[in-house]
Amino acid sequence: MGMGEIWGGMGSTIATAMFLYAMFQQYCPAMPYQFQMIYSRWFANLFNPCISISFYEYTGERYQRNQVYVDIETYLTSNSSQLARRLKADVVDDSKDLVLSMDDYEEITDIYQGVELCWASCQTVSTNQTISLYATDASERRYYMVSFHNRHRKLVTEEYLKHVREQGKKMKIENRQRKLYTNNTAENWSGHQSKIMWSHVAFEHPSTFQTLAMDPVKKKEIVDDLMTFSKGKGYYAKVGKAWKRGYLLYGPPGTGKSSMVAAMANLLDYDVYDLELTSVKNNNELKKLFTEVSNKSIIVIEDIDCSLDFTGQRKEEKEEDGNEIAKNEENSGDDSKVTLSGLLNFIDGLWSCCGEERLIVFTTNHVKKLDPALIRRGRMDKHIELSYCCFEGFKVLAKNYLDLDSHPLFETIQSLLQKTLMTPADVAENLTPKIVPWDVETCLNNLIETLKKVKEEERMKAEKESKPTTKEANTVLRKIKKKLMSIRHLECLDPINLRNYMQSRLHMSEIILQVSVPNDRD
Ligand SMILES: Nc1ncnc2c1ncn2[C@@H]1O[C@H](COP(=O)(O)OP(=O)(O)OP(=O)(O)O)[C@@H](O)[C@H]1O
Ligand SMILES: [Mg+2]
Repeated sequence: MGMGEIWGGMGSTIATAMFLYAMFQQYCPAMPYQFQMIYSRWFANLFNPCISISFYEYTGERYQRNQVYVDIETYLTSNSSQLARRLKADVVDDSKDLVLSMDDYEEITDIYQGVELCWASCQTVSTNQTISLYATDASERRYYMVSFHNRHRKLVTEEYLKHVREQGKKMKIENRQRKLYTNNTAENWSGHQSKIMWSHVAFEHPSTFQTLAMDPVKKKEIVDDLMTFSKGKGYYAKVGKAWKRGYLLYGPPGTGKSSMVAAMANLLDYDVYDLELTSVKNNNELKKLFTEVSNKSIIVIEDIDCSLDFTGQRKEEKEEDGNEIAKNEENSGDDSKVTLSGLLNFIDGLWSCCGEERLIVFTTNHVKKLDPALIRRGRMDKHIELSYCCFEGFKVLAKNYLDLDSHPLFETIQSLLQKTLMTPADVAENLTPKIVPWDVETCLNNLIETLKKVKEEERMKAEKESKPTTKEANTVLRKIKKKLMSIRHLECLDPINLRNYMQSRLHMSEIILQVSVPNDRD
């Protein structure tokens, strides 16, 4: 049937209906108002059985985007790039790729369970000239409108819209550009908006657990622990604990603590909040910062021992009196400082449960300096030591840097690594090619040479430390002379007895005795 015939048929149907409606009204003028309404709706439905629902970008007084609108936008973005003919491209804050979405006043048709749904991207433009404080111009209100046949009303309202939102949320997480945040000083906050409290850049650190050089058994244990945590929503709710976990990473500089934080974020697909405690003035500011941290994130405090006064001095104070820390903080009258109790409150106090699925990571080079209260289990649930490079770690680095699984020189490197302390950072640096073109032998030999040099330096250092200096030897000699003067019965001791006597009484080493005790009594 051609279009002309369809329009012709529809025209005669409309004319008949209008005629019937006019007759009906003429002969039944006294029909109650409700009946009139029902019949007029019936007539309207007969010719326009279409229902439409609108979803506005901003609703009421809210200055945040309507979440339903955002979900629909994400859902339509994936469909519209294939179906719409007019698209607009944008770099969206949260997305890692360029986002293509339907242009204004464009329409696409989505199909769900065989039902056609027509989506349109619309705008109302008000003629009122208003000045808006909100993120969007109040005179332009954007919205999406979905239209469908009345007979699918139930399917759409009960199933389809739910499906759209779920898919939109899922796509958003998949396309999300993860971020690395750092806290701003309070002077730069304005209106307590999270965007001002934390600045961010895109988080694109390449470190993963595959590229981390460490003992493979330990590595697997950490990965298992993290995966169990990320799937533990139900478990944490059941045991009545906030869904968070603390990690303490400690070890010498260059052993991979920061690299591990990045690997954790990449494994779990979390954002990273690098909290610089020295720019937080007091506990109140800290509270505000914590409450603005999003879920699925890692809060990391690097070099916690250098951050604030959480270290040895406090430890001693606490050891003398269990309540000392709280007392000191209360009495100091100085509310312009972040205190240990303030920090602990966010780690496992009442405030720790605002937000979920969060890791709190502390890194330090000096674990012994830290206050035990800060790192006890339950606060820092897992303590991970990152140490000098072992042979297994070297193999990971050889694979990363030289794409090498094995080589005859590996054996030499293995035996040298057993006797030498070298950080993964130093091993990595020695493996890095320095000239073009490069070859693996040169890189491995570089490492071997450096390892030998370090080993020799360590040997010389140890030797030097074991020998007393001239000054030390003279001091000891003076002490011995003084002691000898006071020993009355010295004459009756032969040299061997004298040596034993001095060893037991003076606790002096064999070397010193050799220096200071003559072979004969003269
Ligand atoms: N375990 C490791 N596995 C792989 N690479 C490592 C490892 N440790 C260090 N590196 C390399 O050395 C560099 C420095 O490492 P990283 O910053 O993670 O050390 P760190 O322990 O955090 O040091 P610091 O205590 O000084 O902060 C990294 O960029 C990485 O290339
Ligand atoms: Mg570091």
